[in-house]
Amino acid sequence: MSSSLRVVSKAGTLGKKLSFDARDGISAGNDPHFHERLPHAESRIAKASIRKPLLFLDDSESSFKVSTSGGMKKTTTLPCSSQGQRQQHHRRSPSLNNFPRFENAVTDSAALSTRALRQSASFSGRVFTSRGGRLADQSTPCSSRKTSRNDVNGAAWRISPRLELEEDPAFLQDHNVQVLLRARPISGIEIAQLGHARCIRQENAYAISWLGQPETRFSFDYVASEFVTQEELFRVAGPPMVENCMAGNNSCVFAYGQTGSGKTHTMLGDVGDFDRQPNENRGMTPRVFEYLFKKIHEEEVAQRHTNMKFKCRCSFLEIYNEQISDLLEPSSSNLPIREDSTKGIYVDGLVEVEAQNVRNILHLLLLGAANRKVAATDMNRESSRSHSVFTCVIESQWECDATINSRIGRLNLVDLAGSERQKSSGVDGERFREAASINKSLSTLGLVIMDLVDIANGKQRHVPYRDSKLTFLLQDSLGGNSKTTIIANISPSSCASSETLSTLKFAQRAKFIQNNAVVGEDASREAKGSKEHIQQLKDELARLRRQNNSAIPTVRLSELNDDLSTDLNSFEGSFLQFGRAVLSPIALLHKPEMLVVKLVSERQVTKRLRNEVGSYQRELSECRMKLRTSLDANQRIVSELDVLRIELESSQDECKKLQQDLGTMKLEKALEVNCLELKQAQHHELMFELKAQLLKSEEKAEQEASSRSQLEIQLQEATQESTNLQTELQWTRDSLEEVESLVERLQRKTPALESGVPEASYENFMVGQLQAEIIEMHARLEDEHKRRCELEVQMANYVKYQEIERKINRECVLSTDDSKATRKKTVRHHDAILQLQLELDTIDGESDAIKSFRWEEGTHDDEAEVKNSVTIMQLQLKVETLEAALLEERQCLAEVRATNEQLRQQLENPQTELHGEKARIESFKGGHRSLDVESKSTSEDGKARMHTSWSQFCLFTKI
Ligand SMILES: Nc1ncnc2c1ncn2[C@@H]1O[C@H](COP(=O)(O)OP(=O)(O)OP(=O)(O)O)[C@@H](O)[C@H]1O
Repeated sequence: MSSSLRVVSKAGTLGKKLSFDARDGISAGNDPHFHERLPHAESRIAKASIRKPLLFLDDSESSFKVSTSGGMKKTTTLPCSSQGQRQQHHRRSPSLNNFPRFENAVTDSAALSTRALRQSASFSGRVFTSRGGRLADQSTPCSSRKTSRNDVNGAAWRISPRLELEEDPAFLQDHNVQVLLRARPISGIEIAQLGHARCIRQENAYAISWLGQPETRFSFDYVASEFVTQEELFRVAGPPMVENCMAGNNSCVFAYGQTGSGKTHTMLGDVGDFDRQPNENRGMTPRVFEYLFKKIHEEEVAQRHTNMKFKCRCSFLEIYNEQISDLLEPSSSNLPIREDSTKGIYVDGLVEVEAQNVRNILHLLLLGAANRKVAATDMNRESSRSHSVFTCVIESQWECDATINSRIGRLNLVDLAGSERQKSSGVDGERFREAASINKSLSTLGLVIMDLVDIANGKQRHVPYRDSKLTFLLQDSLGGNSKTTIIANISPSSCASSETLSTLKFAQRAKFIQNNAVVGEDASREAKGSKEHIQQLKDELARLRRQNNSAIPTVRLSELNDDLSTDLNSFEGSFLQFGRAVLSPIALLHKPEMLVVKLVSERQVTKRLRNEVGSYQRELSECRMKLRTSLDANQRIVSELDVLRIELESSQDECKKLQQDLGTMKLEKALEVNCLELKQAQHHELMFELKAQLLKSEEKAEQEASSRSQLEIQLQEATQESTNLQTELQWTRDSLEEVESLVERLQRKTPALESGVPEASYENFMVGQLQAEIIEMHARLEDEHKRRCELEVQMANYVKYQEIERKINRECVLSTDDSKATRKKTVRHHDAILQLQLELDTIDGESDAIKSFRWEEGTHDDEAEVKNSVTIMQLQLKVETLEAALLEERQCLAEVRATNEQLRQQLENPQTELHGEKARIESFKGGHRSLDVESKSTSEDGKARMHTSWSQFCLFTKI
């Protein structure tokens, strides 16, 4: 007689059905060589949960024994016949249980060992595999190496030389949330930024250290390095989820991580052309469904007698900006979430498509993925901007005892949008709003997880599921009737150090959630069936007791009956699922004595062991509780401290930046102000100097003007004098005419006397002489008069030039050096004018002399005449000299004007600069004012921070 036993490991379900009976021992249903390889499987089966109770198997040949007892945890040490070693009882930590746990073939073991070695070596950058029992350093990249079977066998034995089969019914309750960490390879962009610098170091298959300040170690159920393939990851996380759903539970796998960390790669991957050749890089979702449909087929074949049938209904939705839309029906949008006592939480109006095979599912996946919102950010060229949830409802029906039974399990595969810092992901506008919405829903997810951890620690908490659509929809998966696997994706590059730390913390917190999975089976029907079955067993026992009343003492039998009833009651749930055939009432009926004896002996052993295990379990659970409480408390404190530290660091960074910015701004502004002030001072000085010079030159010009006016007056006087002289000359002429007429008369009256009066002829001669001289003098005086007129015109021009010069001087601001030259020229000019004045004075003096000359009536003064003519000649000469001097002065003036023009041009530049600087000061002041306004409008916190940073800055700069 044979039956089947499903051996389930914690994370890698063996899924192996072991056919057995009391004679043949244990063998694998589908694997004829399983029995002979069983001892070697020690290295592969790390830990398994046997969900079927009351199985007592013996394999004397291989000394292999699996014993379980109903509802109780039990670890049994098994000998390793091939190695001749006794294996010890060993209870691993929960995280260790997930590693290594691969099955089915020695090659699996080899692959596993190779991976284990790779992982343990990955952080040191070298790859080790075993050669002839020794670890050999390999310089070639591990991913490209093919490890031979012989190479790895030795390593496999050394790494996991124990076989443990541990019955652990509490496992599913304790570990309904499994957290896996996956690091992707460093991307090209990251290499371009910071090379191969890493922010994490993998310690082993379940622990990783973050290499920041302070270095922090995190442990998870499994840590997948970048060398772990899609297939290997699936084998760890996929099968338990699928089998859990097929058994009527809900399962949820979700990928979490910063944008570009590999969530979509993990969940969907590269499906490729599935019809031709499944792609190696296809992700969790395609593989889950391949496995699901394979298992469905196997189950339907195995349960043909119960007419078992499975149905899969699929839907695919996305949550974008807190709105749900159907990825299989893109026209629908903003679908509402509803809650129903029978249906649970569901999305109203979501299309559900029945899938018959993997191809159908892939078609739906690709259709939905094409409708998903993606956009390019700095971190990822094809960043998913929404959370996507692919749901498959697996419904199974079978007939048993003329009753139709059914189970419903729900499998959720969630690809979350990337958690990101808006700053680092380079998003703006629409992208910024998306990022804010993504971050809000992810932070709500974080809060929900925190509260669930608190609840798991016995605290009262209100879980804010409804704060975001994501958490509302995943309510059952996170806190209720579900087994959940969280795959936290990270980048190992130092570029993403802070994002990686936040993902590690999130994942660490999530590890402390506990769910309460409930099989989605028709409970009333099961309860009814169980009761009937138990009643049958009780009746059977009563009948047996009656039959054997004579052989066994009544008291003993009643004890046995009671014990058996208790046992049966305690194992009723498990019986319904797996063990009916094993302890069927028919078997009891056919061999009652043997069964009773066996039961009695086994009961004693069981009781003893149960007591032992019970006490151990109590101790263990107490210890676990204490440990968990303290770990949780520690974790919370550490998390809070980390959050606070990060906040502190970021605010310190901000403060420093602000200080630096402020300092730089202040310095720049101070420098600018100093420059401006300096320039202003220079300009003021220059202006002042120029003004002083201008005032001086004005004064001098005034003095010159007054002296010129004096000169003019003197000239006028001289002109007056010359007029007088002319009058006198006229008078002299008149006198001469009179004399001439007198002489004529004398000549006419006394021709006879001519010979006797020699004085008269002399007089005549003299008169003639005088007349000629007078005519000449007259001509000279006229010339002099002309020259005076010209001189006056020149003087008027000179005055005009002076006016112009004064004007120019008023308008222009002269530079110091140039103004000195101008001053020199002005002095020269002044000197020249003075000289002119002197010369004019001299002319005046001479005019006076001329003025004082008078012809006395009837007298002829030769000497005076000579003197006059000399004076007139001298005057003429001086006038000529004056003309030359005036010409020179004109040239000087022209030069001065040119210099002034240059100076004005030179002055215009600094004035424009000055205006520019003033404008800059004004804008700078405006900037200050706007800064003030900004700082006033910031939050109180911001104000306080700004105030602190300012005071720190003040302290720092000692202002
Ligand atoms: N384990 C891996 N091995 C190789 N390449 C990977 C791995 N994980 C991710 N990648 C690559 O990194 C890039 C970004 O990955 P992916 O798009 O999956 O990130 P994401 O987390 O989904 O980002 P987002 O949240 O922005 O959508 C892709 O080109 C992907 O092929």
